[in-house]
Amino acid sequence: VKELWRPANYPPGPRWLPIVGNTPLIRRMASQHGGLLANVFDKLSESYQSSVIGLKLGRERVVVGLGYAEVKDILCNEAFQGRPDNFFIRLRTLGTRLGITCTDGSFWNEQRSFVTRHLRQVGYGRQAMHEQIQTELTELLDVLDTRAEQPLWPGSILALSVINVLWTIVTGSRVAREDDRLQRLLELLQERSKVFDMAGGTLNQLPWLRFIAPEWSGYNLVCRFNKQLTKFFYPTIEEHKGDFTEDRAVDDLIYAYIKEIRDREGTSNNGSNFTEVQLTMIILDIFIAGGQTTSATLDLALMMMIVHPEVQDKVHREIDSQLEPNAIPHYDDRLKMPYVEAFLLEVQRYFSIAPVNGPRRAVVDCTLGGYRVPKDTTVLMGLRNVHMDPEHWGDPEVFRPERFLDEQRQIVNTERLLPFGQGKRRCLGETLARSCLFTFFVGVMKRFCLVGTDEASEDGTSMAPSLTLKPGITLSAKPYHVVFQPRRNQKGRLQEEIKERINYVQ
Ligand code: HEM
Repeated sequence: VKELWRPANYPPGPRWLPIVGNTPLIRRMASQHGGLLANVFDKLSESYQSSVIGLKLGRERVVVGLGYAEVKDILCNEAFQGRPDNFFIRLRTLGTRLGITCTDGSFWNEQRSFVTRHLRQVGYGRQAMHEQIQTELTELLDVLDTRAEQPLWPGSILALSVINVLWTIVTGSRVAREDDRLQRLLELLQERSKVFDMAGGTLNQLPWLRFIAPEWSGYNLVCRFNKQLTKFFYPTIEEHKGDFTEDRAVDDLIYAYIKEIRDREGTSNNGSNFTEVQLTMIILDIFIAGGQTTSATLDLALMMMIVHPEVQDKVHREIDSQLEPNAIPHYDDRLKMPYVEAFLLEVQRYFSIAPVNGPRRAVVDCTLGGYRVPKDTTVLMGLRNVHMDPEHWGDPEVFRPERFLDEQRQIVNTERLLPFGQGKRRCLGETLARSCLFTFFVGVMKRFCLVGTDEASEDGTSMAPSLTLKPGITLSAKPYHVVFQPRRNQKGRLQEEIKERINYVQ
């Protein structure tokens, strides 16, 4: 009977059943609403007329904040800075609770600070990082040149460029596109997001299923997958250990971490948190959090070029008027390209690829929007609700980059745009992601005109762009086809036009 009690002043929400809680209801609602948890929360918020919803999923209490005030509170209030410690989180990190994304308290604080400090030391957020992204862009353009004039889906091509940027930050050197390690890593990560989607909900809420149905519940798949990923990074870490010298500690994140492990071995500090397993988990966190998110956003930005040709035209005009014909775009160029900046912000608002952010854990008994949130409750926040609030945005369903520009063409109105979260747990890769988005997008648009095509794929599926995204841990565009037309071929007109504009600017 105790299982059925709702804590006093717990946020409103559906009644729950013993053991399974609201899980069957939420699953049923999700399948009725495009598989999206964000849609289920919208419905519940409407039914209970509340921007805070209280649930129980399996045995876990889950509170969801959907209004701007609540989301802000969850993002920034100390009480909500924990991460849940549940079966699934441990399964994700090989039965332990390691890495950055899934840890909290002093362990998280120590490890996150170390990684942030050392990423900066190896060039993160500085000139070196932006230049490395430029190098990657040059390679990307070479690949696109060979595939020009034919329908293709840019998603996987872009993803390799993003993975290589992350690879360089972590391991100190880039790998050639032909090196099949990149492709394998990308496949592993894509596979992983499918596996976790399948298993995530059910296994976490009903962990005992792993004993009864280890294959069906996805448990075996997740275990196999974890082993493969760990095995993947093992040789790189071993290589670094083999040729480690003290002065290499500033070369890349792995050397820096090895130095810290060794320094601590030499002291009386037994039980140090700096271990090789923890290093592997940090690397995993960086690839998992950074790869899919950044390339999915880029993919959507390119898709919007064919959905809104008039926006493409404005983007081209701004690029042509601000960049020399042979220039390779640099992150700093964004300051003179407010329209492109506003466009990228609008892509992030309009699609909210992380529609439900979190999960967080209440580290003490506290309140949210006046309701009680008991200690250790899992707390989620509806970022999409903030990005789609009609009271703030007026016409949130309309794709309109101009909402972020004032009359002087300055960027404005960004305080309720939270694609990277906020507060102490805000995205650790924000600058890297922003630099990739801007540099890759502008580089590609400078060189190509993007044209839609009616052609279906071989099995007859439509390859037209769709504004309905593919559900997943983070959302992404359904594969679509686009033709990259080199701009200089456009009736021989564009180069002339560009020259004229440059003369005009000069
Ligand atoms: C467009 C791309 C990206 C988006 C939309 C995004 C979004 C987010 C969001 C919303 C969070 C906050 C989670 C919370 O509040 O609990 C987060 C955390 C995180 N992000 Fe990103 N991210 C992106 C790219 C990256 C990249 C490139 C990296 C790696 C360099 C990265 C690494 C991380 C890590 C490690 C965390 C966990 C931080 C913590 O728990 O302390 N992200 N990201």
